Order: sequence, then structure tokens, then C-alpha cells
Amino acid sequence: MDIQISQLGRRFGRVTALHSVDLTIPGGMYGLLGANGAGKTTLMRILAGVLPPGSGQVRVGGHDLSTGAGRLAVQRRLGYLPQDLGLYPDLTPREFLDYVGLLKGLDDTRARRSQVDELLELVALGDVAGRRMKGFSGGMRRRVGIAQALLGDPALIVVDEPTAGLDPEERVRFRTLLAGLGGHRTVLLSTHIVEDVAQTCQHAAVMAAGRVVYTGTVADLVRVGEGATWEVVTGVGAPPPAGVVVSAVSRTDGTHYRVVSPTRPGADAQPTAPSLEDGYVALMQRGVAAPSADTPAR
Ligand SMILES: Nc1ncnc2c1ncn2[C@@H]1O[C@H](COP(=O)(O)OP(=O)(O)OP(=O)(O)O)[C@@H](O)[C@H]1O
Repeated sequence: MDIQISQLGRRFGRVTALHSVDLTIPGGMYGLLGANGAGKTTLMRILAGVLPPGSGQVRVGGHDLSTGAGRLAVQRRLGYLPQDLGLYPDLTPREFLDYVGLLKGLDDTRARRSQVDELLELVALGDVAGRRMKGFSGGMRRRVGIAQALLGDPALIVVDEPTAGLDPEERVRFRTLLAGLGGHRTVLLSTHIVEDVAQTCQHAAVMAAGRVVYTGTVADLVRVGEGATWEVVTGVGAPPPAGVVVSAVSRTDGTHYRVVSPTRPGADAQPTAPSLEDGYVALMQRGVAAPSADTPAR
């Protein structure tokens, strides 16, 4: 189910959360990256039909989301995992999913129950299907969340910050699960964790301050960091190099920095191949560094 967004704007009182966003999202796994407050959740909520667009046009699978009928049509074919999905702690995952299935209009009891059991196996919660969710870990709760999004086999899945707060093992597990969902579906993954997109998506967009500042392949976003990613070793106690320090590791011979900088951050700096994080940082740095017309010359 392809998504076409043109000139989408959305304000909350005096705050402009989205400024004239243009974006075409093809099928498969698609990453939406951006810092906190960039406008990702607002965009996701509009796509999920929870929030009407302010201005501009959004079409999902041909349906116009500015109309109630369009939002309803999309909601029927959509699975949404919001940032703050509330679970019922006294229900078991099986009971919860059965309940959500009913709300989604899966009226055939036998078919619904068998779908619930299949999904519980898919998200590796089959063993605890009959246990109350009260004591579930963050990762288990997210997996219940993705299972409820998958009920009814939706063509579009919208997942907002699904790995925030998970431990590394749970994060990898959840990512692997998401990556397996692509295929015939469109899966839109919003996150500020660059590694999640690096590991699962072929295409991505980057948002900053309510605007889309990049769309394209993940490989091309990595390339934005080419010529701008450096390794620098400084002596113990020396100040850090200029540029954005992506990592710093103390070793016996000094501190090993990985730095993103458009210019060589010191005579001994060695250029190195960028990762997606370096490309993302270089993109942000360009945006911040770009002088605006009314910036006075120093
Ligand atoms: N219901 C609302 N009322 C007022 N302001 C809002 C509302 N929702 C979002 N905003 C504002 O719109 C801007 C974009 O927020 P949004 O939640 O879309 O960003 P985000 O990229 O998803 O960030 P986060 O990861 O922190 O959720 C922020 O300035 C936020 O404070």
C-alpha cells in the first residue's frame, strides 16, 4: 500500500509540527528518522488516521486522509503500534489479542482465535499466552503490541519508536521480528535509533524540525558521511577534536575518537568509511551549518 504525501502541514496552536512535507513511501520496510520533536509521531498519527491532516494532501493506498471516509478505509487495512500502547495488566496476551481482534471486526470466533494463536507464536509469546501481562518485560509488551498491530493481516503497519527503552537483546529480537514483516506489506518504522533503520530498512526519510531533510536509500544516506568521517587519536588529557564526536574510547595510547566533520579535524586525523550514523550526523551537521540568508557575517 503506497503512501503519497504532498505539502502536508500540521499545527498545534502556535507550534508548527509539520511544514509542507512531501514524501512518497513505497512498499517494504521504510525508516523514518529524526530527533525528538522532529514531527515523526505527528506524521505517524496522521497516517494512522488518528489525527486529520492540517493542510496538504495524504493518500494511502489511494484513500484521501482528509476525509472521514478515507481515514476509515485506511484504518481497516492498517496496523498501528503507537509509542504509548496501553495494555491491560490483568489480561493474558491471548485475551487481549482476542479483544483487539473483536474491535477490529474479526467476527468469526474460530478464525480469530486461530489467528491470535498464530501471532502469539510469531512473536515468540506462545509459552506465556495464558499468563497475565502484569509482570511482562518491556520487550514482551512491545511484542504483544506488534501482534495486535498484525491482527487482520493489514497491508500497512505503522510502528512508532518500538525499541526505545529495550535492552540490547530485546532490541535485536524486536528488530528481527519487524524485518520479517516487510515482504508484501508496507512497514513504516519511526525511530531516533539509527541502528534500527540500518539493520532493517532499504529506504528512509529523515525529519528535522517538522521538515523532511532527506529521502532515499539507506545506502545513499551512509554516503552522505563520505569524506566527513574521521578517526583521531589524542594524548591522555588532550581536548577532544573539532567536529561532532560520534564515539570516544579510552585506550592506553590515548583516546580514540570517531568524528564527523566537513573538514579534517587535525593533522593526524585519518579518513574512515562512514556508517549510517555518521551519514545521519553529517546530514544534520550540514543542515545546522548551512548559513541562512539573514545570518550576519562574522
Ligand atoms: N497534541 C499536541 N499538542 C501540542 N503540541 C504538540 C502535540 N503533538 C505534538 N506537538 C508538538 O509538535 C512537535 C513535533 O512533535 P512530535 O511528537 O511529532 O515529534 P517526534 O519527532 O515524534 O518526537 P518524539 O520522538 O519526542 O515523539 C513538537 O514540538 C511537539 O511538542
